[in-house]
Amino acid sequence: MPPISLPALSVRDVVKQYRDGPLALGGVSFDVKRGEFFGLLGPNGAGKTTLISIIAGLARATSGNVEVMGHDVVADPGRARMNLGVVPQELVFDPFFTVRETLVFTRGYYGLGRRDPRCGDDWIDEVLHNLDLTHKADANMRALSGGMKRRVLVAQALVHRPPVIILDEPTAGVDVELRQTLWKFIARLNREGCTVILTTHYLEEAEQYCHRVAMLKLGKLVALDDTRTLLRTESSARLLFRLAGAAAGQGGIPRAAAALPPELFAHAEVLNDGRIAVPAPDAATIELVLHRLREAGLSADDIELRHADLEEVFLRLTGNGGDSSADAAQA
Ligand SMILES: Nc1ncnc2c1ncn2[C@@H]1O[C@H](COP(=O)(O)OP(=O)(O)OP(=O)(O)O)[C@@H](O)[C@H]1O
Repeated sequence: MPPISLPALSVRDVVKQYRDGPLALGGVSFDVKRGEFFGLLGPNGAGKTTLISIIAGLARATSGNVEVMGHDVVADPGRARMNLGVVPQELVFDPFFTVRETLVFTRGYYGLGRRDPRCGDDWIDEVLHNLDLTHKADANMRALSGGMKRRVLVAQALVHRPPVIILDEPTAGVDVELRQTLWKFIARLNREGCTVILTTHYLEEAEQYCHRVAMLKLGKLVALDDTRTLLRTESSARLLFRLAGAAAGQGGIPRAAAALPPELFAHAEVLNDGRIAVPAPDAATIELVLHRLREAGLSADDIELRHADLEEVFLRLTGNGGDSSADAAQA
């Protein structure tokens, strides 16, 4: 029999009811495959941090199970923790240690010595180098800038060389240089087999890096799919075109409106560049639009089929137009 490949992370029917608080997770289930780059997205209050805390063993689920590399986070917390590195949102550190001391101390927390092949001094040096921290190795934590402290937080999560990494909004408020350094390193670790789970309010980062994306809303999964599939959800595609010749400009728009099926034009939009965008859920609709325009004596230029970006899909699925995550995504 072929060996059964357990998922890197298994979340099964997880419910979290805070005492005197909301139902933060209302029965969430999904698996993250080994080696995946997985996005966990959702507007503020969706339950992402609650779920990460449960995965990290920092909070208890009211019911349900979580396993990291096959180890139950409640029944076998030591092994589960050993297989997991979490980069938290908040900067917490001991101001009296240097950067290197901080990392050595964290390594000790996992019961690992200097010569452990997974995370000896060589690995600490490699992590420092890849996060551009080598020149700060002997600096005191309290003397570091916010961006440098964030790098140390990432280094701490990697110090025991875990096969699964969770990054909880790692780039919130950090500069472009750190983002690039961080993504280069994380992408490399992922190429080398590390499973990466990312929450971010920068949806273009999720779009660029995540193989699959789960979207949470009010403690429920509202989407779980390949990023490409989500982006190519047929109903989200739009046909963009410009009216050519005499019909170009505002005067042509009523003529296009008269030519096109009313249910399509009801969802049409005139873009800043003057092009008209209409929903294009399938090839037949595209043909119909072009055919009707021709019939009305109109010709179309600058034709483009545009699929939604992750931000549009996110807003459609989470229905959270005023949410700050969407604001951040637009920034
Ligand atoms: N310790 C707590 N006690 C009571 N309620 C809590 C606690 N922590 C979170 N909540 C509530 O649980 C819900 C989910 O919150 P959570 O922080 O997990 O969401 P989130 O998706 O991480 O949001 P954000 O993007 O703002 O970080 C929210 O309604 C929140 O107010």
